[in-house]
Amino acid sequence: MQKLVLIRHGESVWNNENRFTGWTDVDLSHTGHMQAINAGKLLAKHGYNFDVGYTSVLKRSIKTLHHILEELDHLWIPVTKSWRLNERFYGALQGLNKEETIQKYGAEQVHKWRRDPNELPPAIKPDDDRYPGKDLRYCNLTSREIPLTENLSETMQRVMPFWVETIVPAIRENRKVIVCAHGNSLRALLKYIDNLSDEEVTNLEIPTATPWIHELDDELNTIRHYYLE
Ligand SMILES: O=C(O)[C@@H](CO)OP(=O)(O)O
Repeated sequence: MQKLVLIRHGESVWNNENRFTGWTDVDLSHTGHMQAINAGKLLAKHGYNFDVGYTSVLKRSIKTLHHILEELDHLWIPVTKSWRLNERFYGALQGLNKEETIQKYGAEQVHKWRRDPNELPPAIKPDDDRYPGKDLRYCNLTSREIPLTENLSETMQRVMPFWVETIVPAIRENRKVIVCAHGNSLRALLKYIDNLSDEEVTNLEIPTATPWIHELDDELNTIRHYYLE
């Protein structure tokens, strides 16, 4: 039996301001930093340690993982950062306040944009300042890989290769793995590895900075999962 630890980043400044974030590289709020430190302390208390860590290329996740590894005195382990673990790209919604968007478009439409795995938020155009192609960290992506908007199914398509080609081989080599990512990239990952239905994934809400333990059998099927307390 292997234990895989998944964790969403701590509260970000835009989580706190209730704004759509996506690939915007927003920092952790003060609360977010404290949540991440506490998550590290909790993992330490339960005797967890890791051989390898994976995170996105967004600072709220990178810093959350850093805090956790610092609390475990494990800053030395290899950490791989990949755009494939980024939050879902929220298109033209990025930066907007969620409550104001509800007032403008209605609660039903906004709920669909947020949680229907097949609903696409409005897209940006490549000349938009939010276009990731203008950001150095994505310079090795093909134009097809750079999103203008994304639904959860598309997020799953880009998270999946990272799971299959990078994380699974590490688990098969018996390495102890922690993945620190985002609400929707983790939902996408879980949809794939636990074969969740659209309805199940729609109802799955992942709290910030709460270690989520997945016990896996030899075939990497989930035997059980639970949040660490
Ligand atoms: O804004 C975002 O990028 C995400 C996560 O904070 O929000 P939502 O819960 O709407 O998917």
